Amino acid sequence: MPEEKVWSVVELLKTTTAFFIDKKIDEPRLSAELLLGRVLGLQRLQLYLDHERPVTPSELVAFRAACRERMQGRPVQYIAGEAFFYGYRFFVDERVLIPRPETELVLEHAMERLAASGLASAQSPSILDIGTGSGSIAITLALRLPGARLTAADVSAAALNVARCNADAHGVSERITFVEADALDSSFAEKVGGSFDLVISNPPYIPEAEWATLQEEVKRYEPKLALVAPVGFEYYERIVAAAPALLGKGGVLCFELHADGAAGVRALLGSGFGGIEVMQDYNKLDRALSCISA
Ligand SMILES: C[S@@+](CC[C@H](N)C(=O)[O-])C[C@H]1O[C@@H](n2cnc3c(N)ncnc32)[C@H](O)[C@@H]1O
Repeated sequence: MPEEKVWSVVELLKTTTAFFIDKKIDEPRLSAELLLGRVLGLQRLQLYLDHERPVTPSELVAFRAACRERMQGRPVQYIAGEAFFYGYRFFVDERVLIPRPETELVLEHAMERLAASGLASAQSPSILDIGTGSGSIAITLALRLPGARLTAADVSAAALNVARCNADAHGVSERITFVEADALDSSFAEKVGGSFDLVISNPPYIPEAEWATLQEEVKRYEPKLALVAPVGFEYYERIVAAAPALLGKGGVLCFELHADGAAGVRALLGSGFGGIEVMQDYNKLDRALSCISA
């Protein structure tokens, strides 16, 4: 019987990337790297440092199974069980939205506004993350702002379990309080407590009418609860209404926006807020809106 070829890491990455390109799989190179890294227990950088490493037959079997899942459309981050946000690794599965690169810009914008706010507590701020999902925003803020205390709220108990597990992995659990609470409910402010120096949220903002237009992978695998609001503005409306109870004077409110959302959110703010800023993403689309509580 002919012996099966022994693949090296670099050969397998090259061949699999070409195969994914041919099959029109999104993020072909990243998919190959994350899946092989997962199977070999190596970080992506280590794959390149150890590129001549032979892949054993049992590793090859596991890698091929992961590739088949990818071919069926399951997002690579769910197959690999990890996503990277602001350079940090987060465990993810179908209970949570996969953190997006645009959200890194929102987080950065929020940190800049907080630093510029002149709040005496800006070095050790209290922060509320509404709709925390995997915990990517809250945990990254805890890592970037070592003096910060955070509250991370989500209506999904399943998502909160993922967020807690990520907070443990990053060693920031003692500084984050996780709260199961519904941001659309009038008891929300009471449940999460206040007042905060920064309230940040990447809420569900895709109007139900747009759901059908989303990528098939997103619709099949990511939680609809994390993405869709019936009209699109419900979460902004409720969070802005609760803001007086959530934010101290001079506190910063920062939202991720739908690309068409800036004017609508601005209109909700009224006279209770000043210093409104809208920031665009890599594609020159409005992505973050921040303002200061008057
Ligand atoms: C767009 S995802 C954001 C996840 C994460 N913060 C991120 O940026 O990757 C929105 C999150 O809001 C949560 N959510 C949905 N409805 C909610 C509600 N009524 N109250 C609180 N959280 C809610 C979802 O479970 C989901 O985790």
